[in-house]
Amino acid sequence: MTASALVELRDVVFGYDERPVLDRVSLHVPRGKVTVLIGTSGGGKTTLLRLIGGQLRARSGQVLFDGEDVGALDRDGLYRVRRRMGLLFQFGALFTDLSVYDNVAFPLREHTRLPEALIRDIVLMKLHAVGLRGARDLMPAELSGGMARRVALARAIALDPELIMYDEPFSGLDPISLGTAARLIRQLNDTLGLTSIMVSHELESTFAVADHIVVLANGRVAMEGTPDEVRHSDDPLIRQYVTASPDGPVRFHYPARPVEEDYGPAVAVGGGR
Ligand SMILES: Nc1ncnc2c1ncn2[C@@H]1O[C@H](COP(=O)(O)OP(=O)(O)OP(=O)(O)O)[C@@H](O)[C@H]1O
Repeated sequence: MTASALVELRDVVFGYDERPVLDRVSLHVPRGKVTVLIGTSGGGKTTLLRLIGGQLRARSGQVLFDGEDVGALDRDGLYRVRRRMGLLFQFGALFTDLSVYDNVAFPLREHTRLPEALIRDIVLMKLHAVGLRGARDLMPAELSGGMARRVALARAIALDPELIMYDEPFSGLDPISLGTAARLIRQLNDTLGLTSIMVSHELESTFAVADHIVVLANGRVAMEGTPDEVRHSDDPLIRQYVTASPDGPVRFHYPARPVEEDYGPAVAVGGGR
């Protein structure tokens, strides 16, 4: 294990069925840094986060979190490791019937036996970190999309995780909120001493705040490097992705049976409807 890596994948193979989604994937997530995972849609980025979180287990290979093989842990071990991770899947997902305050307090009440006075201090501190201390009494329905994401973020950091994983934190945000959210992720990473992994299609905003980029394509790691290295790569596959070109080595089609098998031979010769 690289000393500076908090998470490391070694030759990980995973598929939901016989079709492999990840095919001998090896990568590392440097401690204290912001790592961005990019790649084609359906390329296995969310799957990879779920493997790190221990919700899925690799068919072969290892997923190491701080040196421990997540896939080999029993229930107690997994619980212990998960306590050290914050997961933010597609942001949002607040409890709609709880106030902002109670949403952030929820994991503290659920997982700790801290007295309410201390919970209050922690909740206000986390809300302050995302700029929403003043919004504590609002209900989720009263928040803008960007605010709701920040509350979800405050909730994700309530238990002081070491690793925080974001799955497409920017989807649906306007460009200004998007820039703010990206900077907030960076700022929290640095001020709270976190390690962050973010899956995103927003190359521009994420490249601006990332230290480390992993490009996933066709089930493999196509490249790991700094934003500059990825941006200036000569590799046709990386170039295709970075310039968002539809033609190149990245497959557009989800694997399918031949066209004529689905529509009959008429289509194959161009005569079908
Ligand atoms: N629960 C599941 N059961 C079966 N197949 C799944 C399941 N979840 C995902 N897949 C398939 O696994 C592949 C990888 O999905 P995943 O969500 O990890 O990709 P992704 O890179 O996060 O995609 P996107 O960028 O579009 O969100 C896809 O082909 C998807 O259809």
